[in-house]
Amino acid sequence: MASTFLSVPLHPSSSFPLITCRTTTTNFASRTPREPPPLTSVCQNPNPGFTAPSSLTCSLQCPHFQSCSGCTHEYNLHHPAIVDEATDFFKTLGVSDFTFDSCRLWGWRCRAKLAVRGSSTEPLIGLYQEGTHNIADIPECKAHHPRINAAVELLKQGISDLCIEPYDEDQGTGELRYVQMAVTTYDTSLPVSQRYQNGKVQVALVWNSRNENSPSSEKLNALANYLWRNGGRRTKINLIHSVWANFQTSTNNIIFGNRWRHLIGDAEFWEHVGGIDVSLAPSSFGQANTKAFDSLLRKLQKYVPHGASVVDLYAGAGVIGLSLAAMRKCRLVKCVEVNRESKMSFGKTVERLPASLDCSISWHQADTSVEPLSWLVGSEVVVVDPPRKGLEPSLVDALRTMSSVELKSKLPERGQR
Ligand SMILES: C[S@@+](CC[C@H](N)C(=O)[O-])C[C@H]1O[C@@H](n2cnc3c(N)ncnc32)[C@H](O)[C@@H]1O
Repeated sequence: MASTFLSVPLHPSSSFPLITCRTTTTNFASRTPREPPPLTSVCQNPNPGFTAPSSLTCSLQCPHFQSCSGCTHEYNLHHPAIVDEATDFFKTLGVSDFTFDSCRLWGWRCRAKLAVRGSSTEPLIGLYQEGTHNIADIPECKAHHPRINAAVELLKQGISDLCIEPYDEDQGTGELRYVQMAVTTYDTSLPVSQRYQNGKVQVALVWNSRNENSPSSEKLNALANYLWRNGGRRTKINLIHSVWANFQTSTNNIIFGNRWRHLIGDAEFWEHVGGIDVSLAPSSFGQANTKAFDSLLRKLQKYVPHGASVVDLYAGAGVIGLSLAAMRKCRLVKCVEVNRESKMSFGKTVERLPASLDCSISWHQADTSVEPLSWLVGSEVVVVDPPRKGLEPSLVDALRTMSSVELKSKLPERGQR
């Protein structure tokens, strides 16, 4: 996961600070699925007498590290070298309280998009090897929430039992192209201490057909039913939250097509981060590291003055903006996002905000790089959380034009936060 937030109290004719936080590290028997191993985290001992972990105790110890492109750090997960670089960088901008919270070092990834290749008898589910189109099968991924690995194992079993053909990129043939697994850790029927480890997985199957009326749809439904029968609500493992289908026939690298169908299980998927309940449809962007995102949001909230007027650019389903709206009692929150699929989740999240909240909240489907100044005008705080490619030059220019000076004088003092 890479998250870049910029929280800028704006002031005409001044230069703005960039606050960047990046958090990475990165046999089902068909009818008796195996419980995933317990989550451990030897580097996160909160006891006061705790001695600093060595780089070896904080090593990834993942059998897939060499072949899989997912993680870039093997050692010193609790303190990657880039943290010092980032700390120094922010000092040069006058930001002296940059902190790094690694949160979980293993089992942190609650959302994964994985390619499905190989054959029905030997399916491979994982990520591309660096610079190739070969798939690294990663059944023991240490970054994944263990329930994702368990769901992948069940899916493989289903592929084999039902003779589902994984996608063949060269030929454009096969049925199952990708799978997105998203874990919700918010189950209020469980004590708080048990919720994370017992997360449930929303499975989105990317199917190689135009829609649900294609001849292969019977197999798609059979696979969804298989996952539900062997991992759904009524099973002991209670692993699968729901199953969705996405239909994609394009030969480009875009994972999802435009057509989505809910197949089985709960249609609504809720998580609790930044102090609010958030709804996330599989078609909307969701942060991969739920715990780190929560911690980041709580930190971000302290930088935003009460009653502020906020614009959240690259907003997805508006989680950052809405969390600020609720926790900082903002006067106005505008969320700007290009993917129209995110709007529905935004709407559901808004419905669960406190009724007493006196905030003008809106969501706009727009490309932030087109006339970006129009979004910035009237906002005291700008939040940006762009995709990995970063901010478009037109937005950078607009931010420079609008820029603020006195970050320090605008930000509340530590004790006041
Ligand atoms: C890293 S995600 C952040 C989403 C959201 N802030 C969150 O935390 O859930 C980046 C988002 O930017 C959106 N996006 C990408 N390019 C965009 C653009 N030019 N204008 C507006 N949104 C864009 C993507 O669809 C995606 O939802």
